[in-house]
Amino acid sequence: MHCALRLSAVGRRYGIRGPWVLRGVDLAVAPGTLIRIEGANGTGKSTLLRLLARLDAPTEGRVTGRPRTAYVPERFPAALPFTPLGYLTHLGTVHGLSRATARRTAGTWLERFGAGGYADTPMARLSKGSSQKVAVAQSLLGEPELLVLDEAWTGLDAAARAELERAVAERTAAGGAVVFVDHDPARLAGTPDATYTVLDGGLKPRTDGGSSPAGPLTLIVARGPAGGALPPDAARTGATALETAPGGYRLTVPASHSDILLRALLTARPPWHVVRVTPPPDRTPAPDDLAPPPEPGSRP
Ligand SMILES: Nc1ncnc2c1ncn2[C@@H]1O[C@H](COP(=O)(O)OP(=O)(O)OP(=O)(O)O)[C@@H](O)[C@H]1O
Repeated sequence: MHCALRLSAVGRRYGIRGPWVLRGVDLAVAPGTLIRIEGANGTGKSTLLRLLARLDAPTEGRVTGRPRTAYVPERFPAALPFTPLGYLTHLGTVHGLSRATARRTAGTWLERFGAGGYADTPMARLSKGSSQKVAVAQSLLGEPELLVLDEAWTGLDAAARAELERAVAERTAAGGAVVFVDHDPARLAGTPDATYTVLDGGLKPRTDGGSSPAGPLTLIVARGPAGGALPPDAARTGATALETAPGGYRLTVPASHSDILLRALLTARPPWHVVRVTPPPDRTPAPDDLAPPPEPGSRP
């Protein structure tokens, strides 16, 4: 497997005689994967994320791979002597964007998170939640290959929380890897490719699919060219894909990711025909929903 980043026999302790926080940790982070890290308070989740973001070095073991990485820390230093727009524009130029493009991209991310109204307010005057919007916007500016989120949803309002879930889905659909910690067990429910619990200094993979069932699923019926394979971004984003006729698919996707999958279908070349979208009621699609799609030309 090609890995964006790999931890091999990694250990970390603070101070020469400090207790080991992590020891013998092996973790491969492949492109396009979403990984959730869980664990009780103080077990070493943030320590692990800082190692993944390469902001900290292991005491022993090796970290290999150098994906372009962005990180949202548990505590964002909000009182920076900038405005959000000025700060993000500056970061955009650090990522190699021209000043004009950096400013436009910064503005777009601030708008997406509902922070456009205070783009020019000094950051020291922003509320905690507003600062957090700047923190998440800064991580997404450079389209990172690895995005590391440490409780990044904390303090965001509902719209911004949903927007961050969408942004995560966009990153993984584009082939980026995302590793996150969040106290809400329903966060991105059903979508992580792997969930690990930090326990006794090690990483224990969860084999029950995570802490929540698949979450509400949207059903999408789509048709592409006969014999055509699903566009890669759509295949990556969908929870299930059933080919019911040549080029005819019934896809299920976590509701938070449905617009990503639709975009992947509609922007494919040639574009796919979306026959039907059934948002989740309060249940996931039943087996009956997975009957063959209508023949071309018949009414959906
Ligand atoms: N810079 C540091 N210096 C000394 N000890 C540290 C440092 N950072 C973390 N620790 C210690 O390492 C242990 C793990 O801390 P860490 O913040 O990684 O855990 P966590 O699982 O993220 O905790 P929480 O859920 O409370 O955020 C704790 O005992 C903590 O006190």
